[in-house]
Amino acid sequence: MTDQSAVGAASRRLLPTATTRQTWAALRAEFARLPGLSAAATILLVAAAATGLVAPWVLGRLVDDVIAGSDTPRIVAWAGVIAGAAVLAGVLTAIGAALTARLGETVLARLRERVLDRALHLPSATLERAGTGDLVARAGDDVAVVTNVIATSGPAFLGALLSIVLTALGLFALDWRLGLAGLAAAPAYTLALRWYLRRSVPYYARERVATGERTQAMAGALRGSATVRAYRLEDAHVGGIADRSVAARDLSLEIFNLHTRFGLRINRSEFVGLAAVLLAGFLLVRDDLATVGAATTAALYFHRLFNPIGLLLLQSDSVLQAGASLARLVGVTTLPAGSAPAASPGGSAPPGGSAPDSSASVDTASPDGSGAGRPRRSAGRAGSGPAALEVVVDRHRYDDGPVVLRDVALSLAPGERVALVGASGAGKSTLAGIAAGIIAPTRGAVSLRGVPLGDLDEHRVRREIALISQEVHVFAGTLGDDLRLADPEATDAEVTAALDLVGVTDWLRTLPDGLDTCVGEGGRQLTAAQAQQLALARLVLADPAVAVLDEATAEAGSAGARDLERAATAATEGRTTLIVAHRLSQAATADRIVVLEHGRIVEHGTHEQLLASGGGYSRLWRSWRAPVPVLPQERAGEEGAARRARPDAAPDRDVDATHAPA
Ligand SMILES: Nc1ncnc2c1ncn2[C@@H]1O[C@H](COP(=O)(O)OP(=O)(O)OP(=O)(O)O)[C@@H](O)[C@H]1O
Repeated sequence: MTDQSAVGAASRRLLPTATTRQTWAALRAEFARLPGLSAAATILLVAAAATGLVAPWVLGRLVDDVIAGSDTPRIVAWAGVIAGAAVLAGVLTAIGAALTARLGETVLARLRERVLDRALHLPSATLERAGTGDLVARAGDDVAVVTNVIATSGPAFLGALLSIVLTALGLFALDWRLGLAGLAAAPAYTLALRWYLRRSVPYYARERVATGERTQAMAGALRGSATVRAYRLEDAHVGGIADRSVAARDLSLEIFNLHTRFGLRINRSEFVGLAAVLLAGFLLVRDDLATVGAATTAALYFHRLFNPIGLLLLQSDSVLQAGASLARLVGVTTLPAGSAPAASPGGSAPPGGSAPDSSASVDTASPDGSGAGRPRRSAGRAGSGPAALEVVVDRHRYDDGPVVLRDVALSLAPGERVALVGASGAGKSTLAGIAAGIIAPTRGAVSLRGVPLGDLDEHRVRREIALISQEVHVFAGTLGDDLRLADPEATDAEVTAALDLVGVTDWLRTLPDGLDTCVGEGGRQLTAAQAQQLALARLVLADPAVAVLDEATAEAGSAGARDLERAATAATEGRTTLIVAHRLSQAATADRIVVLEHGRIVEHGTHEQLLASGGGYSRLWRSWRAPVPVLPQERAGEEGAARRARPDAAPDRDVDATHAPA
């Protein structure tokens, strides 16, 4: 048996965040895919920043010329150069900013596509473990943060950075002593930035909490408006919202105040730098080491730094936040592409070994049923031949938690229907997930017709084994499209036949546009039971050899549950089926029942065998069949009386039988 701890460890990790190096590498790779646009944007931004240096330099020359008594045409010519350079710098900056924004948006769009692509191909277990919330936050919030920076301040930020670098170079090129004087401002700027970042980060965190609380209070009051009115709680709720609004507003004011104080510190740094440049200029001019024009250019160069440095500092926190969000996005793309959990046969707990349910050969004859009307698979019934599905779990635990499955060996014959029964937390869903290949057992193996799932590619596994869980998603679109997710080639007749098989025909007739009716978000809302029926119809269309149904009939009242049970039976007819039976009526009709207790198989056999053995299952069955206590409101209803009188009344009970004490 293959030790799957490596796979398990990978699947237990939360979605990773990329390192700085990985983030830069990913960005470089994306920019490299757009060489023309990247080069054009870079050249234009550098040209714009360089053109911006022309005016101060010309002004310095102009000062020297005026002192030297140059003629008017020369001075007018210099003025013309200044005007021309200003216009050119403006044009280059505008085009450069537009190209940079386009470049940034394109890179981000591609990154987002890669994130989604990787997310959709992640091993299901990784997603299950990390939770979709983390992924949605990355594809939503993190993308929004990065987009905001790219769209609003990204080009200006880059332009400012280039301006600072080129201006500093220009200052040193003019006179290295003037350049050094300008550097005198660096410690003051650094201190100002440290002061700001130490305060701004917690402030922003508090602001997010405060605005979140305000939104929560408002949404809560609106959602519960009927209750609020019924108990005359309007004033209390309005007061609560007002308090939270005041808290959020106060924090926003404090942040504004923080910005103002930061601005003062930036001004102080500017003063230090400019004073140092002017003083150095004065000394150099006095000692004839530089011209007045050069000192003027140096002062103007330094003054030119005010805006870009201020912008860089004030945007630093949002750029840092964007960097963190970017690392989270890149983190998803670094995950390995999806694969089915590795598994291999043999090893320490071979099927047929000493594990409790190693003998899958409690092969009872399947219930009769022609399967007539079922549009597709007509696989053989339970019987001899290689096991369709073999699940061996030495042990399984989530993260470092307790062992939740131990020494489980389960073998399903082709076409056999096996029901999993057990108290809440016994490990049914975990075993179902492992059997379906979406959870890699910590130590164990799953094989499909003797072939380890790890040796099959993910698509093959998904085609052969289908899992229906309680949480069924109905995608926005037409009903037909939603069903064709399982089989894009399916004709209308096949889709209708699948719906017919799971008993949706009556409901379908009531829909104004039939299969073209829009369902899901923005369309017709379906009940949980209807969504389950659609999932079962999709199962029919997908036509897998093995079906794993986890709580697929749990989402309905008594009558709905029986309909779903019938639908599930029809949809899985002829398929090898593992079903987590929430209602014992479902277990009773299975070919074989496996009872789990504290992660171990404690009983298995047919319904009759288990009843005859007098074990936990029979106790569970008896308590489930026990007469329903008469409720006052039921006493009045004829239907309730009739149900109690009928011998088969019990299976109608809307009782989560498997959650009853065993
Ligand atoms: N993703 C998870 N992370 C950590 N522990 C988990 C996770 N899923 C299940 N467990 C734990 O594993 C044990 C078995 O849970 P499982 O859901 O498989 O039982 P179950 O028999 O299906 O229960 P129920 O009928 O209530 O769904 C429980 O103790 C549960 O808390």
